Amino acid sequence: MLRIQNLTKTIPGGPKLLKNITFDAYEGDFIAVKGASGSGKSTLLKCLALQENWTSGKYIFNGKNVFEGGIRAKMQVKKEVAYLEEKPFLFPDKTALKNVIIGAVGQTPAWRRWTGMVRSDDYMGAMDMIEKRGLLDKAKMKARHLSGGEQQRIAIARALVHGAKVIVADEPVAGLDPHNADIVLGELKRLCKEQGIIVISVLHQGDWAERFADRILGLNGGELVLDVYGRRLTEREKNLL
Ligand SMILES: Nc1ncnc2c1ncn2[C@@H]1O[C@H](COP(=O)(O)OP(=O)(O)OP(=O)(O)O)[C@@H](O)[C@H]1O
Repeated sequence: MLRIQNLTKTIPGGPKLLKNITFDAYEGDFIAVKGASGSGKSTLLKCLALQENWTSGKYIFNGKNVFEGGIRAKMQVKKEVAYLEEKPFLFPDKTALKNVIIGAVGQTPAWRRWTGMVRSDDYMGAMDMIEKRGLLDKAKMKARHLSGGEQQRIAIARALVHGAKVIVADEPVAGLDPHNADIVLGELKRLCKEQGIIVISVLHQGDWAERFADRILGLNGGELVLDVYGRRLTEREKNLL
């Protein structure tokens, strides 16, 4: 469970990118974030994954106050909150399997990523996760030959192998055709329902948010202006974004 209280981010001598953002997320939640370009969506996700510094606010993660828990509490967030980009960074000349095993920045030590050293239980865990994504036949393929949707699903497998309990995803289906977008979002939804993973995803385009998320957060000018559960946005609400 995570609890965000009054998250504010200001660029020194510059603009306020996020203003007093407050919300909770619980196991199994699929939360979509909507808002116009520049409203602060990516900044919010990066703050949740501690890839951006907070100016002020309180972050409770699994009952612990992250900013009062020292380096261990921050490491816990970095390990358990995986950041999924629109175009996931995979090593293009390594196989899908190797990419899953060696992990992503933040979740895995740098030496592990660069040497790609593998233990047999790592291998089994990664193959298992790839199989669950229906990509067993792609495991030995170089990442650069995978389609956009397959790369995204390999990035999801990688996050889970390295201990993700929360996935924050920045427009994860923006570059995909509708069929592949359905597959990726369906998979994220299943992870929420079957494994209690929390997904917080920017889904501003189209009706993805309404179709897949349980809840929609709306940002405007760095402020949380909407928090809507289990229904489509009204026209009035859409106009707030
Ligand atoms: N380091 C920074 N210094 C100054 N301004 C910044 C910085 N990072 C982001 N911004 C500004 O903060 C605002 C919010 O940026 P952010 O990327 O979070 O928006 P967004 O809602 O994700 O936009 P988009 O949908 O276009 O990706 C933008 O106006 C951006 O230019």
